[in-house]
Amino acid sequence: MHRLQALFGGTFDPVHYGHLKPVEILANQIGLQCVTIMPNNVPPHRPQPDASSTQRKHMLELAIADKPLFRLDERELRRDSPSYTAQTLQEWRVEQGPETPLAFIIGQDSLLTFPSWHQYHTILENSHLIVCRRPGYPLTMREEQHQQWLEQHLTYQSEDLHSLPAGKIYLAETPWFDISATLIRQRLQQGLPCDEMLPTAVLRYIQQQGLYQKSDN
Ligand SMILES: Nc1ncnc2c1ncn2[C@@H]1O[C@H](COP(=O)(O)OP(=O)(O)OP(=O)(O)O)[C@@H](O)[C@H]1O
Ligand SMILES: O=C(O)c1ccc[n+]([C@@H]2O[C@H](COP(=O)([O-])O)[C@@H](O)[C@H]2O)c1
Repeated sequence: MHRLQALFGGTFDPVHYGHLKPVEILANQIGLQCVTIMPNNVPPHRPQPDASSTQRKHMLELAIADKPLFRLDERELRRDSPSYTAQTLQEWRVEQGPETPLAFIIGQDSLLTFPSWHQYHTILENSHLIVCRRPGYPLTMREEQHQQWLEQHLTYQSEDLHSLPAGKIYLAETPWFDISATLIRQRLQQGLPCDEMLPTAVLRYIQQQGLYQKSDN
């Protein structure tokens, strides 16, 4: 039997505990031995991040240095075109072969926008979606047709993620972490502490690099 491979994509500007903790808990809950973190280079759906790709990658390296669960994948950083998940998962599927179970991990907010993603249908042809809870976002889709699409693919059995190669959406029962990169950037600009929100090594790097600096006004 092929082992379930999980990919966790993001902008990570910067990486924080709202990324790391739900995924660590998820890994325990459903039996993931490794999670591949994949920073994007050109986010398809939002302005270019404040930190450079190199800085975001370095912050991830610092964040996972003492966490053997995670490894880093730089494939999207090597592409200068928009980092479309559909394209990335197509490549990943070719590499892993047709039978290996693959999953893409997202937060609840990403599920809500998912039907607007580039070629979103093909994403489920190549992988499962695992959705971590996030406070402040509903677990139902805004449009009826998208809700129907969600229900067609939902599974409540985590074993499906291991036994099928792709096509299921699993709403994981991970705890809420009320942290966002936007909040961290805002708090740092205002000179407010963020120690509880992200690893110390990442915070130190942010300060060394002068990222997300306090504004003078
Ligand atoms: N607190 C959180 N709980 C659960 N999932 C999260 C949380 N923060 C981010 N995620 C998920 O992690 C992935 C990467 O998120 P991203 O790098 O955009 O972080 P973010 O905090 O949402 O950033 P920003 O505030 O800049 O939009 C997305 O799928 C997102 O839904
Ligand atoms: O492919 C798309 O159209 C697409 C649209 C929105 C988000 N994504 C990917 O979803 C992941 C989470 O996005 P974000 O903005 O919350 O960091 C990240 O890997 C993005 O590149 C992908």
